Amino acid sequence: MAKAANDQEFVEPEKWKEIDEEYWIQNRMSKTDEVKETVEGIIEQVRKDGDKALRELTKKFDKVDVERFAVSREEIEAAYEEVDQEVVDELENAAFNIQRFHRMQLPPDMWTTEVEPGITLGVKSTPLNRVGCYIPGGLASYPSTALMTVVAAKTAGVDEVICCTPGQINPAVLVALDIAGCDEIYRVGGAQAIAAMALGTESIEKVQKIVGPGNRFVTEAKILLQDIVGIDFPAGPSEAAVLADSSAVPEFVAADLVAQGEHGPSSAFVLVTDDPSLPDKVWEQMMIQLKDEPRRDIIAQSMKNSGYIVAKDMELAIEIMNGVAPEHLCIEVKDPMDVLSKIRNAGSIFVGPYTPIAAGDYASGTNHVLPTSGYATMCSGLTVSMFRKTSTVQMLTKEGLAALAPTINTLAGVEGLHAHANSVKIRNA
Ligand SMILES: NC(=O)c1ccc[n+]([C@@H]2O[C@H](COP(=O)([O-])OP(=O)(O)OC[C@H]3O[C@@H](n4cnc5c(N)ncnc54)[C@H](O)[C@@H]3O)[C@@H](O)[C@H]2O)c1
Ligand SMILES: N[C@H](CO)Cc1c[nH]c[nH+]1
Ligand SMILES: [Zn+2]
Repeated sequence: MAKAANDQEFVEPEKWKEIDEEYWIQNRMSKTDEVKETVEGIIEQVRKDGDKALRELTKKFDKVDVERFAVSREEIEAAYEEVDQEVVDELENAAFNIQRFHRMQLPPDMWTTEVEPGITLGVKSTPLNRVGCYIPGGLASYPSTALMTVVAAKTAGVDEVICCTPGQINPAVLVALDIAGCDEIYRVGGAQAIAAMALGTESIEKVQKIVGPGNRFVTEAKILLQDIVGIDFPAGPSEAAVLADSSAVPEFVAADLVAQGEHGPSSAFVLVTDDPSLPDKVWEQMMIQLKDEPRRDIIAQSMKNSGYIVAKDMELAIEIMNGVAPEHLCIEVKDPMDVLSKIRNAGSIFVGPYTPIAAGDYASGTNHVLPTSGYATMCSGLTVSMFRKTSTVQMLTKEGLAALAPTINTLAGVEGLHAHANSVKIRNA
């Protein structure tokens, strides 16, 4: 047994296991009725008692007495005093990069085109008015998530962006929210924060849409409340997957897997490879790296949800990875562009040995709020378009309407909707 950086004895976790796609999917999709029941109870409490419920639940789960949920300007100014200038500078750099990439995604406010004489069609794009961002804060604090959610929303043009985050808010989170341009900040977390933003309370005015990641309680609350509020997608416990062949560097593979494992005990990671010797090499590296990891106990817990899959060739490995549909996918193979072209399901893709997941987590400018638990089969990560909605636009001349009249008349007749047909006839087109 070796000594760890924090001087506590390092006990090697149980060796990682060979799993299959089915194991991964079952493990990631598994939900307990207990979480659902707890969250249903929290939502009802907030619906009934508003701020009073938020106070009680915050005391119960976060062990904090909150008198006023809204964070004041003075508290934000005080947070700047507590945060190193280097941190402020790097938060600004990260915000710049996120804004740069998200600006590229902005659609025009409107486009129109004459598809045939007298028939002009188009799309008008409008930002939402009021959006709520959830910034997790249980087992770690996330200034980077404050940037990811708020910069994306503000770049999209949302007028009012509010944020909820639990407990004693880390000053770096307050600074990040301020740099990002957040309009209102509330100290409340968990399912109760989601319920407050969806239903509204005395202190928190309700929003049109809630975005942002969180633990199982937060994610369940978003799912349960989506009949009354828009949500982005389920963004739960972090996941990493690496698709590697014999050219991969085991140290790098191990580092990316272990990094996402440190988010929380429900995180998970998987290596899919066509090289049967790689899992042992990666395990060896993980054990070396774990010795110096302050959060290695959490990583050891994540390890229980994790494993490796050996496929007979790269084509099968790719197919398996598409079934895994991970939040983050690293491609570490000889011909990464060929593999990239065959990937259908992944939240964010990191191509080549010098593209660690941490680059997307913090700095490159892509958004780190991503679908987990297999939702990458049907959802995208956070984009500017999620903060906007579109209206289609059409403009016809008399001649344009005349060209469409036979189609309208016939189809209205088939449906027995005479008044529809009449609205064309009356125009003498
Ligand atoms: N997918 C993504 O894009 C993404 C990005 C960043 C972080 N994450 C994930 O977000 C998660 C953050 O989780 P966290 O726990 O650190 O913070 P969190 O803010 O999501 O959850 C903390 C809150 O959970 C509630 N809670 C805790 N135990 C509870 C219980 N027994 N019953 C009811 N409510 C309870 C409390 O109200 C607490 O305020 C991690 O799993 C991390 O991997 C995901
Ligand atoms: N990897 C997380 C998304 O699953 C995002 C994050 C924030 N800080 C570090 N990482
Ligand atoms: Zn991360």
